[in-house]
Amino acid sequence: MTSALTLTNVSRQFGETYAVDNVSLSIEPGQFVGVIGRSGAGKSTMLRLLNRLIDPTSGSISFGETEVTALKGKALRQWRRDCAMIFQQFNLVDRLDVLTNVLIGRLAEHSFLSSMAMQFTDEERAMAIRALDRLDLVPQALQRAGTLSGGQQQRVAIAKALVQQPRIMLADEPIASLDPANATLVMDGLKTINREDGITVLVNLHTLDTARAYCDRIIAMRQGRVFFDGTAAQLTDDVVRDIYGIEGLRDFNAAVTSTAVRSAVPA
Ligand SMILES: Nc1ncnc2c1ncn2[C@@H]1O[C@H](COP(=O)(O)OP(=O)(O)OP(=O)(O)O)[C@@H](O)[C@H]1O
Repeated sequence: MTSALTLTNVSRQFGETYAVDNVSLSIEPGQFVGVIGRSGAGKSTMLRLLNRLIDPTSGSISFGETEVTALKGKALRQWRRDCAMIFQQFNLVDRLDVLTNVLIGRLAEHSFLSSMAMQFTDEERAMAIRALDRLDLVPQALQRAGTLSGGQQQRVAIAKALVQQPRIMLADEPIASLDPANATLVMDGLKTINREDGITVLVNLHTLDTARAYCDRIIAMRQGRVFFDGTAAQLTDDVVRDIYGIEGLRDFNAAVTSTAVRSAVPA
């Protein structure tokens, strides 16, 4: 089933601050969407609203016929499985091996007792190995996660998200702490999954070059609002200046110089 993810007049306030301010947009299945904007623009809050880590103050989020904002209990847990989340800090258990970390992505499917015992089926192990293989990590399967490079750990996090069999993958600044070579591998991994599995990807990015190279659609946020929504080609220098402001553009250029992913996406 193909369903669009739709936000209608979604706002989220923290005290006096509108972190997300009256956002309406629709994301078609299979899109690779980059969310950009200055620090504090509301990018993380928007992603967290989508998988219901936090609730909107007002407005509605739907996925096809499902009213996401109304989900409770089992249906909410199912939504969180449909909507996998990847964080900048990887969120792995350092002392456990890579394979077990990936299998943790299956725990939501288990009863309380079998999840406590970390009992996985052969089929789940095969699924985890396949996910690692897609991210070129089979040789590291039995290595402790904490001994891997940052880029490898982020690819393990993607494999862990993949075994959840999600329909949407949300990535909150997944490459912000990686060097350019590792950032490229992580973005390539997300792009492959998007293309081959048709999983919708929404990724918050600090580097404009990366957004331009990988995303079908770029959404720029400014002070909680959608300031720009279009293709990389439509994102002109003037629009970029307006998104980041003169002061922000200076910071932004410094960040680009130190961490940009410059390679183009393979055809
Ligand atoms: N839990 C919270 N409590 C209070 N204020 C918050 C909370 N989360 C976010 N905010 C505020 O909401 C605004 C948007 O924050 P958000 O983290 O979504 O921005 P961002 O664009 O992701 O920034 P960054 O790129 O620095 O991660 C900021 O002003 C922030 O201080």
